[in-house]
Amino acid sequence: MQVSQKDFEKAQEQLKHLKKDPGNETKLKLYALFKQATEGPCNAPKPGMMDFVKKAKWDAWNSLGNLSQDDARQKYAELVSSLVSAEPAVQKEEASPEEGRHDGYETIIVTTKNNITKIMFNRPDKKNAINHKMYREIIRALQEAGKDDSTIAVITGNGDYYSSGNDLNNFTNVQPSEMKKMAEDGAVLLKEFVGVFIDFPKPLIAVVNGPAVGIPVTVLGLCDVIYASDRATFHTPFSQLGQSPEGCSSYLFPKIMGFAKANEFLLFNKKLTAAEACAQGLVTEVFPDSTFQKEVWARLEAYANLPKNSLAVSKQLLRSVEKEKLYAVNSEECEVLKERWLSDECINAIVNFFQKKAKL
Ligand SMILES: CCCCCC/C=C/C(=O)SCCNC(=O)CCNC(=O)[C@H](O)C(C)(C)COP(=O)(O)OP(=O)(O)OC[C@H]1O[C@@H](n2cnc3c(N)ncnc32)[C@H](O)[C@@H]1OP(=O)(O)O
Repeated sequence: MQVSQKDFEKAQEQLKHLKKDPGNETKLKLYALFKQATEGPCNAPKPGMMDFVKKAKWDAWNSLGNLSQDDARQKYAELVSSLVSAEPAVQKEEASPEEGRHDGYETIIVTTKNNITKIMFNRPDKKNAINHKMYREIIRALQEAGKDDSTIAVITGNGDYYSSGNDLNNFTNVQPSEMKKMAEDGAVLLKEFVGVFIDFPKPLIAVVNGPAVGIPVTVLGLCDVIYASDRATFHTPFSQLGQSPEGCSSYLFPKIMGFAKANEFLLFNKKLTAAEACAQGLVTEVFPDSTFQKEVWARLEAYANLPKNSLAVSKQLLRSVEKEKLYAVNSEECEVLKERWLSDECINAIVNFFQKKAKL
């Protein structure tokens, strides 16, 4: 059944009013079908490898080969109509702002209640991947939590993931001439981010509600208590990303887990279950997911009623011996990563991630 130009234009209009983001893969499919329908087979020059977004779009269009414009128009209209029918029938009521919620954050939700400041990663559609804005918001939230009248601070994730770590888009849309600056700026931001964990003056509790990847795992060594749901997993895929450890994990994880286990984790990308992470000392306790939030928050509220200053000075005693060492390790890890981010090993790994995403 041929799709008229009018129906094709109607589909384009409907697309503009979609409420739910269809995701990168679908957007690439729509882009490719639109180009094929309006311009025919891909006739653009192939972008450079470094220009990940343009390359992914070119690949998507080029992969349609000689699909006719009429067929492309029809597939486009069918895809849009499937997205429209998948839209939520009624837009969910905006959740009423949580009691004690702090304004001025977009990628995290910060609340202070019952002497607890909770920092919740809030990019669930992206598995709480940490983009530059989120690094800066977490830094600010921790700096403020360190000075507010809470007794303890908690970090957790919204949705099914704790966090999938560094947002790999942080490396995209970078012109070749800007790569060195990207790496330098990234190292400065990372050093500040890890530094705020090193310096945090109150008990910092990680409530690991789901899978955790990369930097949210490595900074667990700088947290004081780590409670995990039994559906959480812990993964530091640094070598497969052509990168290297951060978060002071290159120093703390061998101390926590022993070299043999830390090497398997940090060098060879071994993913740990919550039970394994607990057995290796990275996690304090694991709870059944069905009762995780209830059990953990009951404990945290009890902890938050303890004498605030006693907790702060005791944490200081526990951490001060290593502080200078941690600053030095953080600096060294950031220096090494600056070089890693410019390496072919890392660039190829990031390109592969996005090319896998772009496969039609
Ligand atoms: C200032 C710089 C500081 C750098 C510090 C150094 C830090 C290092 C690290 O943290 S290394 C670890 C980096 N993280 C990853 O490599 C994980 C990448 N993501 C994945 O492998 C997968 O997404 C997954 C296994 C986490 C989840 O897979 P799945 O369940 O199949 O979900 P999707 O892949 O469909 O994810 C949904 C949606 O989210 C996007 N997304 C998820 N994680 C990331 C990420 N880390 N970076 C960018 N985007 C991510 C994914 O692309 C999907 O988006 P879409 O719906 O397609 O638009």
